[in-house]
Amino acid sequence: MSRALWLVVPAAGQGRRMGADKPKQYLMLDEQPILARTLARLYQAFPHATLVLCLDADDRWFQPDWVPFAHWQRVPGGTERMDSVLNALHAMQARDNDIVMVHDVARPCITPGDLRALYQAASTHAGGALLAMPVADTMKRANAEQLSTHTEPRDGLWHALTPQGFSYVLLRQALESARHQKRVVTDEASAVEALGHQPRLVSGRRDNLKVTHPDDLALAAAILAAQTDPLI
Ligand SMILES: Nc1ccn([C@@H]2O[C@H](COP(=O)(O)OP(=O)(O)OP(=O)(O)O)[C@@H](O)[C@H]2O)c(=O)n1
Ligand SMILES: C[C@](O)(CO)[C@H](O)COP(=O)(O)O
Repeated sequence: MSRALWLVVPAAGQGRRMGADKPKQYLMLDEQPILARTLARLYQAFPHATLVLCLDADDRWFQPDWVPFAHWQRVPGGTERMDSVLNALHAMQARDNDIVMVHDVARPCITPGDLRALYQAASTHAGGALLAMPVADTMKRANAEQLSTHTEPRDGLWHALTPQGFSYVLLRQALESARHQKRVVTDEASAVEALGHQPRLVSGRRDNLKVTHPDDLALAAAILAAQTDPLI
């Protein structure tokens, strides 16, 4: 039986670190809201997928015409990112074996090439997969006074990015287990690792920026302007 592809996009955050007058997913990036840009990139890679969009129940800014997908549904966000994703998993009518890819709305520079690479790994590796990039800098351990106490070995250290993809049944079990144990996880892979699985790290582009702080907006605009190849 073929495995359907579901795209879960957590977009219920408040963007506190951005400090703007609206959640950061509604800030303009090259004349479009970040949310619209991110959905357009996902659609470019997977026009036949079903989208599950997590939005805050009090969201006043969302406009449905920013969604390019034929099949999609809106679900309410939760207190933490993991709660928003769990709401999506509980609302969608997926089969156990279907593939679920979770992608932050705040990562609008994701490329179709990286999306396809992650889908390929998530579909073939039982423990699922995540986009990630090896740590490039020397890593320091700070004390409470922000003094560097020592240098951490960086061998084998990676930054976790999104998307992250898993079978529906594995992801649901992992996040339900984390919630049951009152553990807050900041990405899906953490929950899956806690069940004893080992998601595959797929080396992704370094320009898959998570727009988090005010100066990230200009950075994201510069990245989009530089991504000129139509196949990116
Ligand atoms: N309760 C939450 C919290 C976050 N997110 C989403 O999870 C992604 C990653 O979160 P982050 O970058 O931390 O976004 P915010 O929570 O909006 O930012 P901040 O932590 O600065 O408030 C974002 O796409 C955000 O919209 C969500 O859907 N539900
Ligand atoms: C999932 C994530 O984007 C991986 O880098 C990240 O953990 C979510 O952002 P947060 O700032 O930790 O909420």
